[in-house]
This record gives sequence, structure tokens and C-alpha cells, in this order.
Amino acid sequence: MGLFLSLQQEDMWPGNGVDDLQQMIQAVVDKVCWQMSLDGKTTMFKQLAAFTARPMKAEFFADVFPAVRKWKEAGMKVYIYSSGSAEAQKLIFGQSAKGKILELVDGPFDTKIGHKVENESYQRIADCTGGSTNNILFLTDVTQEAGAAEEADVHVAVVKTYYSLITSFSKLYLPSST
Ligand SMILES: CSCCC(=O)C(=O)COP(=O)(O)O
Repeated sequence: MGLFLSLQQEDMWPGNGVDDLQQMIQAVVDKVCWQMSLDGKTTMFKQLAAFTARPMKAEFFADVFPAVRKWKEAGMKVYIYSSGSAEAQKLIFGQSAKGKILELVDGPFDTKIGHKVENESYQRIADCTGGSTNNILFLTDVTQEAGAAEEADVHVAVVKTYYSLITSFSKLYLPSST
């Protein structure tokens, strides 16, 4: 019931009040499906991902573990900042075919620190990790997050795995018309 009310309060879900248990369960299921269809990022919704019936195994691109190991060997701190709750991160990143990324990273951050599209979140992370925003490099595939981090004076790299990115029209290769 507490979860349902919290989910109700977090956004403008067009659901009605409910008065019996069956209706309430259906309303929660409807609400969760609705949030999933929108790729909802609210904190309460993301807490749900930590409730799973079976263990999960993360998949990583081949370059992730070597890069994180290299950064750690160079004495850097590496954190995960995800819209997924810290509890869900621990479950999902706890196991993978390539190893346990959690053993390499210095900690998970989630939206309890603030949303990834809000610049204040990045200042709070710098405060928590004992550094200045100017000493942080944030990797993301979401340009709104990149903009928010940059507003907080964080260095940003936008990572796109499936598309080629260009920083100048001079780097544009047009497809051949033949
Ligand atoms: C890492 S736990 C599940 C991922 C998730 O729920 C999510 O929304 C991913 O968002 P991110 O901010 O990591 O791009």
C-alpha cells in the first residue's frame, strides 16, 4: 500500500483511487507497466527493480572491464551513477560472465542523490566523493544528462555504441549513391 501511494504521488499518473485489494494489485501492475512503457526514471519506480525472483547477470561490452581495471591501477576512483536504484545495481552488476564490476568500483549512486538531468546532482556527488566537480569525468549516452553535468562544471564524454558521432561536418562521410 505504501509503495502504491508513493508511486501515485511521484507523478501525474491518470489512475483513479482503489477500494479493494484485487483492484489495488491490478492498479499497481497497471502503474508499473505504464512506467515501463515510458521508460520512467522515478526513484520509487526504480526501487522496484531490486525485487527479483531470480539472480540476474549483467552483460558488459568487451572494453568495460579492461578500461575500469586500467583506471583503478592509475589510482582513479570509479563510481556508477545510474537511474537504476543502488540496490538494483548491486543485484545486476553483482554477477557477469566477465567478473564482478562491483569489486572494482568505489560505489553506486542513484537518483536518491538527485536526477541525472539536474545539475545539482553532480555537485552533490562531488561533495560525497570528496572532490570538486572539475575533477570528475562523467560518461553517459544521454545528452540531457551531459548538459546537466556540464552545467555543474563536470567533464563529460558522450558514449554512443551503435551510432557514429561527429564533432564537425568535416568528419561527415556521406553514403555512396552507387
Ligand atoms: C543499473 S540497474 C537498472 C538500470 C535502469 O533501471 C536504468 O534506468 C538505466 O538508467 P541509466 O541511468 O543507468 O542509463
